[in-house]
Amino acid sequence: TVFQNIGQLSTTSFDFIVVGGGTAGPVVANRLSENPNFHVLVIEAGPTNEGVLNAMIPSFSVQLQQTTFDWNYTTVPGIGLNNRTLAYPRGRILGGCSSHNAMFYTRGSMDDYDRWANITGDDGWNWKNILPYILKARLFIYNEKWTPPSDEHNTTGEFNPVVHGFNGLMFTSLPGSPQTIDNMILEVPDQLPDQFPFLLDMNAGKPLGLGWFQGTIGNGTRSSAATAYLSTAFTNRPNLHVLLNTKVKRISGSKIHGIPALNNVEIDGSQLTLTAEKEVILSAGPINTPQILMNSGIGDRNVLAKLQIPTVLHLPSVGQNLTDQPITTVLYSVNSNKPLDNLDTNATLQAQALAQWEFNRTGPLVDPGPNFIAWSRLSSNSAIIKEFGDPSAGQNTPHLELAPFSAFSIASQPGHTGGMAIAVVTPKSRGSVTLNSTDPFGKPIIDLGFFTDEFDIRAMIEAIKLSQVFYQAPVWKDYIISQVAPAVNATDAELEQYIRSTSATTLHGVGTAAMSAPDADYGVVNPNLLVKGASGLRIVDASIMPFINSGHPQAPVYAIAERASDLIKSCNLHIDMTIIKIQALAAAFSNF
Ligand SMILES: Cc1cc2nc3c(=O)[nH]c(=O)nc-3n(C[C@H](O)[C@H](O)[C@H](O)COP(=O)(O)OP(=O)(O)OC[C@H]3O[C@@H](n4cnc5c(N)ncnc54)[C@H](O)[C@@H]3O)c2cc1C
Repeated sequence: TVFQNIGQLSTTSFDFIVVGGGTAGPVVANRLSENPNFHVLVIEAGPTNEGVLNAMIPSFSVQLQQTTFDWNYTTVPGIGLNNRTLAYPRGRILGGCSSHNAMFYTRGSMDDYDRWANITGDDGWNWKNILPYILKARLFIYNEKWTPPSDEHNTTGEFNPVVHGFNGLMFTSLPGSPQTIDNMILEVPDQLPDQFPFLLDMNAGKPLGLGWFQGTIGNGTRSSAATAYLSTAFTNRPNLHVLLNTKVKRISGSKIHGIPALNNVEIDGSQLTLTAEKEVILSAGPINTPQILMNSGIGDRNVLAKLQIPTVLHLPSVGQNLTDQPITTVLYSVNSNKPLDNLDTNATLQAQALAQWEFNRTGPLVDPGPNFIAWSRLSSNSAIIKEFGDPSAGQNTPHLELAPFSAFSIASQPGHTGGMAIAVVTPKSRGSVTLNSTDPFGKPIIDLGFFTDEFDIRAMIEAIKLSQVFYQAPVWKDYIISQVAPAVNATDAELEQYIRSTSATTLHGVGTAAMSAPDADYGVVNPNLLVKGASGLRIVDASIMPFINSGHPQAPVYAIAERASDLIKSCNLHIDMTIIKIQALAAAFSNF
């Protein structure tokens, strides 16, 4: 059942309460409610995703930013960004960021997951063991449903079916609309095989090279955690309840044998406290999860004391380790005579594209951006790795991401602009999320820490140089007119200034409630994602990643949520069995 406000609930007690109906939350709620004995409530601050056109049409997703579907956060001025602030959108809608993100579907490298396993001491997080949660092998438990692209073109040679799931819930696909530079891009691996070898599938664990984009898209439409895991087929389950438009203030509970048992959920603007008989699962995302933890007195006691929040649990790692990937662009004036490259400025073309999408879910609106991505690794012998060390998780892991985009037009300028978005996907810089005030919904202080580590600047300079190599391939000879930004012969010092003054965020924040080994003296959750030093509270979302994956984070978030659901189910099955055994024993003794 879907409820629009808390007044519609007929009970305040559930087995599980999932806080945040974003990306991870719906997965957990869906999987737990597969057991009809579990009564599950999901609480989401935002409204439904249903009927929100901008959340359906892939190329319209940016239009959800800075609207009521967004938490509308802003970062603090970054010292590594020439003191610039950046908008930091977060989805405030059922499906969370999965309802308004750019739909890139990239798992990262196998090393990324193996590193999680190594540092937590839990092999369940390694690539071999996490992959079944993504693509196949377990009865009813997997994420991915690979689908043909919306134009149904022949996709042979564009992906590797062996590494995809075909029966999960989340649609994924290749681009469904050709772009004007596709054929030129496909020449690059032949012309520059050393720097840009062709990569058949960037989701096979070794993402190095240039390959076709994959997105969380099916039938030309966004597939989100809401559409995949909380569709009516699931919310019709009598034991699955979704409460919309409701903000959680804090998690509370009393101490049992000195350990906080955190089973109560306090709601904004309501006297009611909701109770989870088994567990609260916090899935409010990498910004709001640490905010709710700190509101609840879980965090660094010194920081909490300054805000006069009584400490319930001293966990200094809460809100620390914020890891995100910086992005900038390299722009060219390009030679384009293709009508499609005028889509940004031509209202007639836009109306035609929308009509086509509405008619049969095809056309230029079915894809969010680039049709290809190139992933590159800095050489182990490079000066930068020698000087700063290698922050990547291993040899299969890229440091840099380069996404060439089609030409576009700008109303105020003649001609067309093209180029590349480039990102450092293994950043060394770390930031933090802290509270601004005791107002539970005051905007948190988000410090991305971008470019506070020299490695990241140097890596981004390498990314710019690599993008220039890309466009020196002979295939671009008649296409590239001139490099617009940064200046073509810029020195490294000038490139550094360009990077600091133009870089934005990929909005890939993770790590603010990181998991660590059970005996580690840092971290927020243990490898089972239970909050250290508490009972009844688990965290399942992007904040638990100890290191960012060398790709975009939603694919691992889905995998984390699938595995977490399995962990919760098996743990509570065990508890159920223990209770049953105790009851059976009690019954047996009562017969004597
Ligand atoms: C604009 C944008 C584009 C992106 N593009 C991509 C991409 O192309 N590919 C990719 O892999 N990743 C992308 N990302 C990142 C990715 O979407 C996120 O890392 C991932 O979805 C995070 O999932 P989550 O479950 O941790 O959090 P979220 O999806 O943010 O879910 C948290 C949910 O909790 C709710 N919530 C928060 N606080 C409260 C409260 N107090 N009470 C009740 N509910 C609350 C929120 O409203 C939200 O629905 C993008 C992110 C953004 C913002």
